Amino acid sequence: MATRAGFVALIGAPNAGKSTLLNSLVGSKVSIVTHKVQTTRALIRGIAMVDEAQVIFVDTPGIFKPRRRLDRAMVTTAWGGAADADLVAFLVDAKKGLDEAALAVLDKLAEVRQPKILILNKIDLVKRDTLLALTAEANARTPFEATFMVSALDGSGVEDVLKWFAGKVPAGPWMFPDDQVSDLPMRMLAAEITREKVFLRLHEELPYESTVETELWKEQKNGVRVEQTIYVARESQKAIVLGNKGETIKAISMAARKELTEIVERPVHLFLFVKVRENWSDDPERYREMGLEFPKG
Ligand SMILES: Nc1nc2c(ncn2[C@@H]2O[C@H](COP(=O)(O)OP(=O)(O)OP(=O)(O)O)[C@@H](O)[C@H]2O)c(=O)[nH]1
Repeated sequence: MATRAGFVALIGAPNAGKSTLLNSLVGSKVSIVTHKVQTTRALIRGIAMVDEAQVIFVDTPGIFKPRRRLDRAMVTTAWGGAADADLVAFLVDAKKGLDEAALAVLDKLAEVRQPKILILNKIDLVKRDTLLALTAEANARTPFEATFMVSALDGSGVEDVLKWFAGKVPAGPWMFPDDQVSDLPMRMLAAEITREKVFLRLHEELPYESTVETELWKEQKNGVRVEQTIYVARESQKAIVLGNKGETIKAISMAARKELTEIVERPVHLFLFVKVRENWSDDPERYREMGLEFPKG
């Protein structure tokens, strides 16, 4: 089978309907609960399987004042809707039209080299003439490869968008095994939660480069067993994360477990490990930087 797989960055002003559209695109089963932290690089929000194509939707990090090399890289990618993404979709609330915030994004989008599409959302609320005028106005500022009109709320037009993505993502192996796709949102979410707890406790002492990966997410009779690794850049940082007699990592673990338990509504058995991974932030391998796991073999 000729498989395809790729990343789609969804960009939109707040309230444009990003979450609603994502749910409609991927189905609620694989949509990740939004859990935004400033430390997010590119957060996978959901994966849609369309025949032989795997379409991975990512959220891009917010803009903040860049200090470190990695921060600068993040901001650079953020506006492009992640330079790493294969496709960029710009979502506009058709009812609101191109207000100041939308125009600002639109002008930045001109610099993005990946194929871009415009999605006008909430078409249930506006007239056709308005949609046509909006399409013309937006494309005059930044040419889009295609323009779609959807109602994320009632689902109309959404399938066409998904099919377009599926046809456009590059040929290549799937990034995630088919049978892991449904677990993946929880793995990612769990990693985000732990990463947040690490930063809440240690943001003064720990450089930005640490990351968290969920190695195991296993449903058991008495709850969920979760194993995660916190990666740091140096031995000295490992000591900081562990803390005196392990008290720091214990506190991180307790806080993360509590939050995760509330979300999954059953007992969570969380096991945290700390490992040193030198120079990982210089590693050009983009998937690792995004906290993605690769299927082995
Ligand atoms: N009428 C109508 N309302 C919609 C549609 N899509 C989304 N909405 C509504 O618009 C509001 C914002 O939708 P969200 O999906 O939360 O928007 P968002 O872009 O994810 O917002 P942020 O999380 O703040 O970025 C919600 O009240 C949705 O119900 C649509 O197609 N039609």
